[in-house]
Amino acid sequence: MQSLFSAAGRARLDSIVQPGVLCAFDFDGTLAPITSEPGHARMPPDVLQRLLSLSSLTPIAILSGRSLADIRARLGFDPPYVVGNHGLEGMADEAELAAHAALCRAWRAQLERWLAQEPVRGTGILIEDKHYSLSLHYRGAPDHAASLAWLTALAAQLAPTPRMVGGKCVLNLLPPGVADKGSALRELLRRSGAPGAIYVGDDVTDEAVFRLRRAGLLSVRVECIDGSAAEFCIARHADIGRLLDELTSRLRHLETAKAAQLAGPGHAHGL
Ligand SMILES: O=P(O)(O)OC[C@H]1O[C@H](O[C@H]2O[C@H](CO)[C@@H](O)[C@H](O)[C@H]2O)[C@H](O)[C@@H](O)[C@@H]1O
Repeated sequence: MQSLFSAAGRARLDSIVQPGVLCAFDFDGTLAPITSEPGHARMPPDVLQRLLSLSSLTPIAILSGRSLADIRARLGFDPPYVVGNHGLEGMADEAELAAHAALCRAWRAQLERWLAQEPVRGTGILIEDKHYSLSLHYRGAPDHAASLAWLTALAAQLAPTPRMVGGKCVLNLLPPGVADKGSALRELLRRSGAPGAIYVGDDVTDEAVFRLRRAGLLSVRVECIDGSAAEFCIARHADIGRLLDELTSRLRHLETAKAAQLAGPGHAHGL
């Protein structure tokens, strides 16, 4: 997996960045650094400033695993496209969402009963209820591997069996057969009519976008690892500011070039 800041990565950026390109981002671990408590995640002020600059030039989309209400409250601005619950919320219709909400309520009640029966094993485990999916966090548990194995075994006993997707010290439980971030990004491309897109993410659920692999989509993973389907990577979350600057400067350059072209040769010579 090559760095986005390599010669090949820059060439790919040059080819994908056109007026109207959709710039899509995951939130936790991408725009905001990972924190020990899910409720403490914040976008650093300099990242927000850069995102605002970019949003004045091209449409922005946020595709988060968080609920829509939660992610909107954390953004500090109102981009044209925000999708929550790993590609589900903001895409599915009301009737579908109501069925998912009922399912998640039942799953949560059952899981709470099981966790209450084993308080020692349940130490440090947090159920994040996102209405249409659940996240079982074990970052605070003493033995991460044992907690993941136990939670996976519990979730496998739920009916109907959830779609389970791993992540950073988290096991996400989704209603079976629902959309993922990949299908959400395809739909956003259709809705926006954008000529292409860049997507930046850092986690397992982002692989659904990375796997799309199409000429008009540049995918970038935060943290370079083996086994990811992303085309390019940036080494660490702290590099997100540099990535945003690369996008903004290319779009500004295109705008300036277009303005000069519209003004014509006479303008360039002061005539
Ligand atoms: O798709 P994202 O926007 O990246 O959301 C993925 C999950 O992010 C949150 O959990 C993760 O970040 C927390 C804060 O840094 C961290 O404490 C946790 O261990 C991570 O798994 C969020 O709480 C989940 O709902 C999202 O699905």
